[in-house]
Amino acid sequence: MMSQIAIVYHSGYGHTGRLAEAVEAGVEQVDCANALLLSVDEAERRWDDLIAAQAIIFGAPTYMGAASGRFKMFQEATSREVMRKGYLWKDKLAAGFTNSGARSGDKLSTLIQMALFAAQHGMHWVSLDLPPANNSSSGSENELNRLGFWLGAGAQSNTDEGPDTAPPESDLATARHLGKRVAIATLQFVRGRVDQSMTVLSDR
Ligand SMILES: Cc1cc2nc3c(=O)[nH]c(=O)nc-3n(C[C@H](O)[C@H](O)[C@H](O)COP(=O)(O)O)c2cc1C
Repeated sequence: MMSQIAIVYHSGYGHTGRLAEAVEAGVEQVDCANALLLSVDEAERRWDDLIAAQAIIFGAPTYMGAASGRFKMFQEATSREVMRKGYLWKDKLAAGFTNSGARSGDKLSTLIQMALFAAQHGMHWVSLDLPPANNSSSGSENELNRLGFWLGAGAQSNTDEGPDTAPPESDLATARHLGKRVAIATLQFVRGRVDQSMTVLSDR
């Protein structure tokens, strides 16, 4: 049984796009998982493909302490295209990643915004299961989850570097890890749903 995992992202200058490709590569590491990588422009022309996917991973740069305006436009379009048409993303899995110029850069705000968005759609949010790294005297910038996020994958791109060299490999590896984790969790959900014998015995 195959599962389809969409990755919907915005990237103004290409840095978050590198992360989106890394998430895609992580998904593709898992047998029976297909990745569908869509910029927000493409995603807004492919609502049916998003409705058919079992999971959607959201990605946006942090601009002014929140998801970029273009990504927010995509989020708002889902009110008309997904919610009002019948809560069509309910029970899909969801996760998120973001990237900014500063090491903090108020990225948590963007991940919280994405998790709330997923909750509004009745989706199941998948966290990042990596311990926070780079937080001891023996730590380094080369470690997975070097920026210490739990809610999703956070990356940092030096503002004087192009997407060919930023974000660094540790952040790309963290993004690959997230993609792989979501793919595994999605397969567990999809296969679990095959067993329809679960019965709610009581509402109390
Ligand atoms: C309008 C604007 C607002 C930004 N706001 C923030 C911010 O709040 N925090 C931060 O750390 N970096 C901020 N940055 C830097 C970007 O997050 C950073 O350059 C990022 O790598 C851009 O990703 P992209 O190439 O995918 O667009 C901002 C950049 C722009 C253009």
